[in-house]
Amino acid sequence: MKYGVIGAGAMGYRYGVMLQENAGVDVDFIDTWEPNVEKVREQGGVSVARDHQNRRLVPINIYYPEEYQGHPDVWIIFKKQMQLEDELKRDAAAGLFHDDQAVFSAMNGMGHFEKIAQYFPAEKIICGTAMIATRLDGPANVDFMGAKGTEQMHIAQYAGKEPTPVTQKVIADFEKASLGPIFAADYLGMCMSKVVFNAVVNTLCTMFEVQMGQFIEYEGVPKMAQQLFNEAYDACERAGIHLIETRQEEIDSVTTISHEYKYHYPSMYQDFSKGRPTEVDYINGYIAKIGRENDYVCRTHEFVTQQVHLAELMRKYH
Ligand SMILES: NC(=O)C1=CN([C@@H]2O[C@H](COP(=O)(O)OP(=O)(O)OC[C@H]3O[C@@H](n4cnc5c(N)ncnc54)[C@H](OP(=O)(O)O)[C@@H]3O)[C@@H](O)[C@H]2O)C=CC1
Ligand SMILES: CC(C)(CO)C(=O)C(=O)O
Repeated sequence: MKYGVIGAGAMGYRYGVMLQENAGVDVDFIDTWEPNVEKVREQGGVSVARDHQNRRLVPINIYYPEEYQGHPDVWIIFKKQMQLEDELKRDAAAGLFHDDQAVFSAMNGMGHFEKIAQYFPAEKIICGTAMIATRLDGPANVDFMGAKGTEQMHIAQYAGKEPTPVTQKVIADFEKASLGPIFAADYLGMCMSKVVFNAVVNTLCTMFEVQMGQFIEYEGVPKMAQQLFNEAYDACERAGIHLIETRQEEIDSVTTISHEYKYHYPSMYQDFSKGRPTEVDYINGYIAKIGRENDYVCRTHEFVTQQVHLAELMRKYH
């Protein structure tokens, strides 16, 4: 199958390069960030390292939406939540989307699949979550975090519980690419399991401006995580959402994943440090919203959401 990656940022490059190199499939990249597209063209590809080692140049095909004439079988979308609406509008206006195409996304937070569903039928939408860490250190410059083979992700149908024939092919390609796909029957429980993880790790690392390996040095992290997970699980249970991991599994994974990706600045920090808005409203803010809708106040998530917004505003004094 042929893939088109929309959003040649950290994760877009990660999926596209691993598919191209390990699964041997055709991949085209679409991006709107000019310094990024121009840098790829100037240096002849994207510069890729793993855990700061073995930096090399990987030749890729990259296009602005308006230039693109190709017709991939599956789009892979990795934009930030705040960018998605405008991106989809621009891509649709450029004539990129066709009735026979499927679309996959493993963005963090919640709200993206509803936006994607304005352009694709529900049965063609493939949902994902990625416990895969990638740094975008500059235009056309990425660092894949974690040793080879540590990549883990989940995949589910937006509509229905069984993988469609296209999803089965996507899973096979992702397996060959070493992205570590696991099928989940319920997309909502799958996505919320990742949202609650990000609501701890991304948010706290961002507020203290640290890498995951530095964050996990503090012995109080499991207790802080437990408090945030308990609130999030209580809100989800009231909303009838059944997460695919238990509370204890989530608490334990904060420790194991933070050690595994010790050099990683979570994607929220990558925005924060570049003076961009963060995805906190789609992560902690989304958990708090589910709580309020179900007569349950997630006090810590509401507070933490405000703290991140305060920190965003205070950047102007630093
Ligand atoms: N990075 C990670 O490890 C992980 C990220 N995710 C999720 O995947 C989604 C995509 O994230 P990610 O790949 O990290 O996003 P990136 O920020 O790396 O890339 C997304 C887009 O942001 C713009 N951009 C990025 N950096 C800059 C910059 N310095 N200046 C101007 N524009 C910039 C570009 O688009 P444009 O020109 O349109 O602005 C780019 O295509 C998010 O939902 C994230 O939460 C999920 C798992 C892991
Ligand atoms: C890699 C991981 C899992 C870290 O929380 C992530 O989702 C991110 O950086 O956004």
